[in-house]
Amino acid sequence: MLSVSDAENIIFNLVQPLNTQQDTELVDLLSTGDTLLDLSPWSDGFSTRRARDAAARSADRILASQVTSELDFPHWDNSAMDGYAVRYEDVYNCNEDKPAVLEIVEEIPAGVQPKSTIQSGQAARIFTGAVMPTGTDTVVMQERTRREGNRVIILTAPKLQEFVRKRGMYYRAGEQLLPPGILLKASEIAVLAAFQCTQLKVFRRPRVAIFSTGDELVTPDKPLQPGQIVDSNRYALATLIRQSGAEPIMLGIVKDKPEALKEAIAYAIAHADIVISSGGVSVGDYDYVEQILESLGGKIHVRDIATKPGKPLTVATFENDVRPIVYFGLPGNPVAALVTFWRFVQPAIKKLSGLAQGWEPVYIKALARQELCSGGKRETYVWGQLSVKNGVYEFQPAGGLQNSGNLINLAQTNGLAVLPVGTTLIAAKEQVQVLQIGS
Ligand SMILES: Nc1nc2c(c(=O)[nH]1)N[C@H]1C(S)=C(S)[C@@H](COP(=O)(O)OP(=O)(O)OC[C@H]3O[C@@H](n4cnc5c(N)ncnc54)[C@H](O)[C@@H]3O)O[C@H]1N2
Ligand code: MOO
Ligand SMILES: [Mg+2]
Repeated sequence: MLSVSDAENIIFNLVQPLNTQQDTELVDLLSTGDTLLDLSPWSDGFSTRRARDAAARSADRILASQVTSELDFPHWDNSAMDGYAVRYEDVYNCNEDKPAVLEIVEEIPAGVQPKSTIQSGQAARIFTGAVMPTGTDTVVMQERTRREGNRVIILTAPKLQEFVRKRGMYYRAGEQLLPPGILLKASEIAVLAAFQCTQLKVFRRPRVAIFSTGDELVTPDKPLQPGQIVDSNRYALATLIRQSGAEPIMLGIVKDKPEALKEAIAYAIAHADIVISSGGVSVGDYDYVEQILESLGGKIHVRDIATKPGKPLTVATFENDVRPIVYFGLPGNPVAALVTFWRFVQPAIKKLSGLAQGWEPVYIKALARQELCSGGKRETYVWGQLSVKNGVYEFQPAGGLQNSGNLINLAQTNGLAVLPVGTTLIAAKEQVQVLQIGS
């Protein structure tokens, strides 16, 4: 049986990320492919609809190449305050006893190109975001002035260039704006929109084929005959595949028959980057997965891992022109299937998807609310809820039996407390490492 760290090294090294040349597609930040209701009476309708689509289309995709822009940011010198644009030389030594008095020759709201050049003794009324007029270099905020008709009295000397956002001070055209390998979330989309980067090269979503094995399995809509149970694994796993950023290819339920399995596995490896099955990986007479993988030329890298649940996880690869297809034979027990997914498959999918960083499992130190037990021989995962109380993470194990066949108490699980090999007990209020599985 492999240790968890050996298994993890093997598995994560088997996964090769998507290729920045072949495995990409262009997405349009302004695509209008999605139908979204635009009910805002104040807009022309069109622009609002397009802006909403931007989030729908490019959100949660991973950049495949760096983004640069031809725009400086700010695009021009502009004011950071509502106040007065002045020439520093006119005001640098003024104070309340000896104020500077300037004539206001222009008012400049945001979005307007200034008309005048400000001369000595003059100022322009200016508002936040408005373009600085020629001749000025400094903004005095309104609160430090007094207004008298078309004159402004400057009561406090500003610093040179105070409250001026200089053209290009945040970004210079041509520099890298966003690096490849990052996930596009709201903050990145704000940047792309601001810089008018409307065509984005992103990685295609990884394709993950998924099927369940078992003569006893039926879909949730079928009446149960004696001995049958519902195939719940496939739906949970498809949800997790989507949440990991990949596209599930649903291949249904496959009988515990060598020919049926052979056909399913051969089809799956021809159509996917990663293949996931559940069931049929233990030592029973009807557990055919390993044998079929080998008969199809698969190389088996992992047969058993010292974890509980999840011991019989099987990992194999099939050679391919571009990169090996990685096969995960998850154990059939419902909790074992999910735990092995969270622990090993999710990071593998994320790594394959082109994420440069952050694909590895995330652990959080938490206080156990109740004692946690393990046999001590295998790394044990206790499922339950991670929450924050008074700024401190706490872990509450799911109530009822912690048994890999019992999926009843899985609801609301967002963490797996880890009891390493050799640890049989973590007492209440002691610290425990928790694998975060929320995203
Ligand atoms: N003699 C031994 N028997 C078992 C061992 C062992 O070491 N020696 N390991 C046990 C462990 S641990 C696990 S986990 C299971 C793994 O079994 P398989 O991967 O072969 O899965 P099956 O035998 O097909 O099914 C096990 C269990 O899970 C239910 N199941 C299967 N698929 C689904 C599904 N899609 N949705 C819901 N439930 C499913 C199935 O009905 C069985 O009850 O082996 C132990 N045995
Ligand atoms: O470890 Mo099995 O994986 O008990 O359910
Ligand atoms: Mg079995």
